[in-house]
Amino acid sequence: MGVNIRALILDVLMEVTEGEAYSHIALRDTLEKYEYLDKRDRAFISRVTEGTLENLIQIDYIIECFSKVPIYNMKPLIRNLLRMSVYQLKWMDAVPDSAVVNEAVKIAQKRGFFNLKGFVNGVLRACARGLDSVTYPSAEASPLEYLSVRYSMPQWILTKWLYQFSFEDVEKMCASFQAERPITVRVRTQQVSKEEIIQSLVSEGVTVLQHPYLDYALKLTGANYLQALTAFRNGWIYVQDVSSMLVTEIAAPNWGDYCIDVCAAPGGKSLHLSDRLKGSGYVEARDISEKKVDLMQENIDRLGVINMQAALKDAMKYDEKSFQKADIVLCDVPCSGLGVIGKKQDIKYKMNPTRLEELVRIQQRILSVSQNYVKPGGVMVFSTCTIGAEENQMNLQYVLDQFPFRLESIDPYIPEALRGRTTAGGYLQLLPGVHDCDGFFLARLRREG
Ligand SMILES: C[S@@+](CC[C@H](N)C(=O)[O-])C[C@H]1O[C@@H](n2cnc3c(N)ncnc32)[C@H](O)[C@@H]1O
Repeated sequence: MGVNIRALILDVLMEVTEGEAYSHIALRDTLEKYEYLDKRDRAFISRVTEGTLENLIQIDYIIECFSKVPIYNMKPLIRNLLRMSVYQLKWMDAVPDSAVVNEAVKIAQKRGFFNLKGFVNGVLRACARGLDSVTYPSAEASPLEYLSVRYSMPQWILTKWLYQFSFEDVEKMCASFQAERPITVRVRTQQVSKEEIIQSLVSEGVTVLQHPYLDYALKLTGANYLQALTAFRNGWIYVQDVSSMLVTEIAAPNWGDYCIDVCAAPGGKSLHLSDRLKGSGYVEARDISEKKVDLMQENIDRLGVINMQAALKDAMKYDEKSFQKADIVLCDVPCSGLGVIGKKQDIKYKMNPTRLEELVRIQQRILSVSQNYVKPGGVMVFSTCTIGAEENQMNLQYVLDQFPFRLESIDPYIPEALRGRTTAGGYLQLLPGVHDCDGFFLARLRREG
């Protein structure tokens, strides 16, 4: 008997919304398990799962317009069944409404909810008929609700951002999370020139655009399977967001520098540093995850990098041997990841204020331990891929208050387009949609004593 692909989607949604699973992992596991499914079915599973999660808050709003039972009073399985069905009704014209409703009713019955068949049928039929007449919150009357429903963003995140940024900028950020974005790569010209790398990419059907911020950053579209490209296999390109490349720019390593990256995996910034050192100096790329350290070492070996090594080390534990040893210390600390929601939609639902507070404590611990490794006169770069004062500006202030560091202007190291109010003062909050990159925070500190 054939497998019911909608039932597979429902199982992934249950794992993600009711359990701890991350959607890209749950989805990958399902697609691997049912690898015999044809391309169309696989694409349908991915699209409905990802689309439902991306638009979850708006979908719940729509369901509540047609159901007498509030969404969180429903049985979890019924709630997710309705959600994935509403996604198909609203966002997938090619799927007939009757098929969506009938399939949902069948699944409800099959999963033991015979008595709720009528409910599922009724809510979905009412949705199919009334979708176009739903009244959504207006930006003028209720801006917070508008942003939350329009872009499916939790209100607690929006409240924080609206306190710190203008409504227009927050809307740009939310919109950018839902927009298709090209892959950004850093070109590595140790073996061949940038022109040859571009030629190779173009000859394999990839559309290549120059990124406006950095000469060695390219935007790629049309690459079906990046790992198969000659440029990728030869290590001529490294997938990395421009915001992350800017970390090495502001670290500005000098020939022969000793660098410690305390939270390095998967290794993007460390590899960039070691490339910049052109085989000189040394980059110690540490991480707490054994699996990630092994993967990082594999990357180092694959790319033939000679001045970098991966090491298993907990950045929260003081390492006496590293005391004032490094010219540059990178603290790219674990964070809430609110700047990269566009790449990982689950973040917006899995993160919460309590977890964020815990992260701030971890970040402060990592910063206070790692600052010890900076030589007098050396540089510490602090970065996160998140947006928000608690994890960024307030942590920066924490370092300045507690330790002998001063902020240094990053203007000499960043493109003119990014220079502004704070960069001369030593830090930059990048906002997706406002800037042409992920949401990211970076700061350059110099040790005084
Ligand atoms: C933001 S990511 C780093 C990304 C990396 N710098 C890059 O550019 O590819 C944060 C990393 O911190 C690591 N991490 C979390 N807690 C840590 C700890 N206590 N000590 C060291 N690494 C830790 C995580 O395993 C994760 O790989």
